[in-house]
Amino acid sequence: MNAADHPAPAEAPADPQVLVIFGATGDLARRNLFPGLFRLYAAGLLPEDFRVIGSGRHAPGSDEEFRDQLGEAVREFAGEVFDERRWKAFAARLGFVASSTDDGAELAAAVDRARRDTGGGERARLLLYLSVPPSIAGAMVEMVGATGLADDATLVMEKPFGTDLASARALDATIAGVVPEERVFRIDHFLGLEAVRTLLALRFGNGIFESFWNREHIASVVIDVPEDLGLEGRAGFMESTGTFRDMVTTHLCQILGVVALEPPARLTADALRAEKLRVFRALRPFDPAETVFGQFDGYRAEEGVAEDSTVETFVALRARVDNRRWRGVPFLLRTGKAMGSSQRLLTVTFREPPLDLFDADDLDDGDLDDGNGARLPDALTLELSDHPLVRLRLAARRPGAQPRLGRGDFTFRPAEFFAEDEPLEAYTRLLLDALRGDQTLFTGSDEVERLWEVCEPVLRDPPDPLPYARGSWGPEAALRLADPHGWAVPEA
Ligand SMILES: NC(=O)C1=CN([C@@H]2O[C@H](COP(=O)(O)OP(=O)(O)OC[C@H]3O[C@@H](n4cnc5c(N)ncnc54)[C@H](OP(=O)(O)O)[C@@H]3O)[C@@H](O)[C@H]2O)C=CC1
Ligand SMILES: O=C1O[C@H](COP(=O)(O)O)[C@@H](O)[C@H](O)[C@H]1O
Repeated sequence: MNAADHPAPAEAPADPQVLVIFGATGDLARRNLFPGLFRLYAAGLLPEDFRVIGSGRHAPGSDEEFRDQLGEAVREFAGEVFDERRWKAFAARLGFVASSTDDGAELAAAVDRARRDTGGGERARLLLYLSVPPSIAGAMVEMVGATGLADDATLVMEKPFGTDLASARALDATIAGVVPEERVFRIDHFLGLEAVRTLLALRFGNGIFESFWNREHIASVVIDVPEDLGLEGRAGFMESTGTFRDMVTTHLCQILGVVALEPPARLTADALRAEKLRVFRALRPFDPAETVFGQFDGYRAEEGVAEDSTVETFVALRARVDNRRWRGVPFLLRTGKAMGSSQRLLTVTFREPPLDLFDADDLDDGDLDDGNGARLPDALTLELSDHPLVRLRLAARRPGAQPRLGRGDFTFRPAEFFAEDEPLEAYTRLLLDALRGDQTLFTGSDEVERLWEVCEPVLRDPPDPLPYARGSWGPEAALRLADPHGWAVPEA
């Protein structure tokens, strides 16, 4: 019997498993990684025998205290699956062992013990998850190499991967000397969102979408990820990383890659990653003249922020994919902290019909009117979430004597329609994929390096950040960047 409430379903990895989470006291571990592991456990998707070791330089007290702290976090973030009895059973397999970039001896001994405890010995698999600041990623990889921890381990690396092309190359070289590429999982949790699979299914599981997924029919693609949260205690991270490296070079570009890819021959890791790489090769290096940086009012007064900081907390830019499918179609990317709301929307706007038989007088009460007397174009919107909503906005004739057009929204939420199936939260899904050795939704070194090349002009010559009010949609200049159709949020 599995330690969870029900027998392990066929999908649970079978071999005993030891997981080491480096950065176990950090924000990501608390909010996503331990809750994600707990969700897998509750769903019977962890192997029967497993151990989890949290690691970092500073022990958060005794193992008991570590478990108590994590218990609070998992209760808060794992949602309805949390229950005390289950948590106690999970926590019994959990401990903390200190390590640092130059000392992993105690950890290596603890991993050996844990492998034996699972009963799997040599057969027990080992997964090392580096949830540490990017600045020490290379030194940590060297440490797990030197201690022998990496010898047969799967290595999961958090984003951002390096801080520019040179550092990403150096990190890749370090990793290649320690772990072969087929055991390296560069994580970007936006790729784990249920919405990404929804998009692949829409495009490749239906005849209709694929036939108009190109420059002939699509006028623009908007990837809009405003966040209402501010620094949340991560001032140090923001000051050293900035929003361009944190969000654009990673999450937003990866979503762009999925939207723009050519149909792969099969939905396998190799085929999908190869197609995404082809998109990134066709992606024109970003132009600083078409990039707007912003900094929210009051940022410099935040604790841990330099008084004269020029770090950007907001980015909007126009990207272009120079290939046969997309030439001339703007890809608009926007994200920022302390904005009007937290949403993640992909909006694909379609071209006008060649001959429009309806004029402005036929539009109903403004709901199809773009505010300038023109008709809002048709658009497909996808919420980039784990419970995505798909919406197709069309013009529809209103019943009655008058020839009036109204806005017709066709909406579909797979998780409601297929109510008996529960979507997996992004980190939960990606942890499971890594345990199973499935690299489909992880990024390859060549993708990451190409993206740094694309970002290089903006990194070399960053625009001055323009001020914007908290709770707004960013600097005025960024609003104009998205003309004529505008950003997805808040209008969508
Ligand atoms: N937080 C988030 O929302 C997200 C974060 N990420 C990525 O996850 C990673 C971790 O981020 P986050 O959890 O926010 O960061 P935090 O600063 O909250 O935590 C970092 C962790 O790393 C440990 N650490 C720091 N320096 C060292 C060192 N020299 N040697 C060993 N351990 C060290 C710290 O523990 P100690 O000081 O005890 O060593 C701490 O546990 C980053 O790469 C980030 O980009 C990705 C997606 C979302
Ligand atoms: O990687 C990151 O992502 C979060 C946004 O993702 P979410 O799933 O936590 O909403 C972002 O806030 C953070 O700055 C960034 O490091």
